[in-house]
Amino acid sequence: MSEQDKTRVTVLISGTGSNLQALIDACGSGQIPDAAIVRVVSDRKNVRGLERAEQAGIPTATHGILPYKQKHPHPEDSKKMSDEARSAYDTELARIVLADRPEMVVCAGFMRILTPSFLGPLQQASVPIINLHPALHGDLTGAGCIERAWEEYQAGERKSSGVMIHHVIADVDMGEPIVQRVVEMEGCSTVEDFQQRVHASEHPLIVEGTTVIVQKIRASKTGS
Ligand SMILES: Nc1nc2c(c(=O)[nH]1)N[C@@H](CN(C=O)c1ccc(C(=O)N[C@@H](CCC(=O)O)C(=O)O)cc1)CN2
Ligand SMILES: NCC(=O)N[C@@H]1O[C@H](COP(=O)([O-])[O-])[C@@H](O)[C@H]1O
Repeated sequence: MSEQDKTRVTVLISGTGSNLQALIDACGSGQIPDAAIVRVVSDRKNVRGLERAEQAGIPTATHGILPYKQKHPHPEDSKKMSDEARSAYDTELARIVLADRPEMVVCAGFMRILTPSFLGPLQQASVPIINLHPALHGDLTGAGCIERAWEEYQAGERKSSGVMIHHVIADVDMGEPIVQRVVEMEGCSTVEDFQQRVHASEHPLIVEGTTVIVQKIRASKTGS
């Protein structure tokens, strides 16, 4: 199949990109059938994930938040993004992403809350967005879930957590799950042990979840 006939995937990252690498490898090997990553977009520059994309010959873009925080300062806390800054940032992010005509977007460690200024244009273009989250649906949400799960394990309040791939909606980490897996915590001595277990589950799961959506897109295109 020629590159232009493959399902076009854009990946959003913020850091190391080990999950991005799993997607790059799976698209390259055909484990994710007939799909190609058309661009990797990071909200942070000089991150390892951008190097991984460049090494794979995948176009990249860096879309930083600083100009938006400077132009639309938060009224109380300069460290936070104002609503205006978030909206302007997301409007431009949508333009950058849609310029490549992706058929789906994968958030692979993308550490920004996406507002309707991004979600709206993507929905209008019928481009589904999925996200990798290091917790089970309806359990922990937001940033820092691995650490919070560990604290609760230490307090005897839980024996397991999990990882899920889910649809992205405005309500953070509450979108319909596509695939999820329990990660047992028994036997972990440190949060690093647990973090390694989580990461070991994430890489096959993000490939599995992306494959589900790629196959749905292809089925809708072929009417099968
Ligand atoms: N509208 C949605 N946006 C995002 C979702 C989602 O389900 N709906 N998933 C997240 C990914 N994510 C957890 O999986 C997540 C990432 C980041 C944050 C967060 O609080 N970010 C802070 C900034 C943190 C930083 O600068 O380091 C923020 O945006 O203010 C929450 C959840 C992707 N987005
Ligand atoms: N709430 C989102 C979140 O916490 N995502 C986490 O970001 C990491 C990205 O790693 P990577 O850059 O090596 O793929 C992953 O561990 C993922 O669980």
